[in-house]
Amino acid sequence: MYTISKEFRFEAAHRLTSLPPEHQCSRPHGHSYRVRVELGSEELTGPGFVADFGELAFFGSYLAAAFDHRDLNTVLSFEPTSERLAKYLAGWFIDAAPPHLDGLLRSVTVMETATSSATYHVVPS
Ligand SMILES: Nc1nc2c(c(=O)[nH]1)N=C([C@H](O)[C@H](O)COP(=O)(O)OP(=O)(O)OP(=O)(O)O)CN2
Ligand SMILES: [Zn+2]
Repeated sequence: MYTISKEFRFEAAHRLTSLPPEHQCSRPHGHSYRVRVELGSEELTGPGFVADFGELAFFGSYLAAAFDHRDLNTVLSFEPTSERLAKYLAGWFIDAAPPHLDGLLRSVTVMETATSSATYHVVPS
């Protein structure tokens, strides 16, 4: 199995409203979010690619348009934890990816800080 990954960034605000008020993350605050998508395949195409990194630009464009310099609590309909965001983004990627990338997504990782991340793993179909 070959895997490739590409990382994207956006800046956004959020707060975790389910947390008690004394928790620091219940207050509005911001992160320089990083999102890494991982694709995997047993076979290579073209010059020896799982997929051309450049073909993942659609995902970066979506992140920029949907989330950059926005309040995640207003643009998402769920509590914006890293875990929930990672699963949501995996679903979006699978729905929006061009046909030749179908079935290649393996995981999406959302990194809120330099040391904190959550990964949603896609079960290959
Ligand atoms: N499992 C999760 N735990 C926490 C999440 C999350 O999405 N999933 N989110 C938060 C907050 O959003 C917080 O902003 C990030 O948490 P944390 O890593 O604790 O942030 P710090 O800047 O305080 O990190 P340090 O490295 O300890 O300075 C909380 N938990
Ligand atoms: Zn946070």
